Amino acid sequence: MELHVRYEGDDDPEKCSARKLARFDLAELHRSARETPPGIVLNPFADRALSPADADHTALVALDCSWESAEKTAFELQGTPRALPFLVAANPVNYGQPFQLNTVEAFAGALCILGEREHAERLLSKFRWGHTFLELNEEPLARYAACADSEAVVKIQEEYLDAEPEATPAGSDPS
Ligand SMILES: C[S@@+](CC[C@H](N)C(=O)[O-])C[C@H]1O[C@@H](n2cnc3c(N)ncnc32)[C@H](O)[C@@H]1O
Repeated sequence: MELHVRYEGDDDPEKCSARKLARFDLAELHRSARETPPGIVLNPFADRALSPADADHTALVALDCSWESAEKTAFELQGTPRALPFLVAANPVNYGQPFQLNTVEAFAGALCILGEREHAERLLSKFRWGHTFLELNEEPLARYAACADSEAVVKIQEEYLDAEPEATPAGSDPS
């Protein structure tokens, strides 16, 4: 699976996981939406959750920007938008937060759901806390990866949301 990043560059470059992936040739950064190739666009506002039914795609695309600038319109990139289901961040900035993953966590979670766990482990091995992401999310990732489609993923996600009522999928309307 190819990994592409629409790189906004408004977040702390020292902590930026996308820049680190690019340094190791594990992802390609693109400075504009036009230059970013199409693929599954990892978009927290998407109506549909990622599932193994999406595994026929050949590229994943993330938007690396600060969460402050991660508005709906910023995700208008070529391709197929998909939200990640309930997963918990392990990175030091957002540790323990559901849904607010950083770029490497979003790629790794997506790859696990799409059946490419080794690729996910390769990415996370570059981060001190990387293995913790897989440990924290081991059960949901295994269950999502065994689903047939997006509806089944969302059904499983509901179990985790019921156990953690404060957690709402990014972009969902709380009213
Ligand atoms: C907002 S950026 C923050 C990146 C951070 N600066 C870093 O160093 O990695 C994280 C990106 O990961 C993807 N992502 C994170 N959580 C997601 C979710 N719940 N659903 C879909 N994509 C998600 C999106 O592409 C999002 O824009």
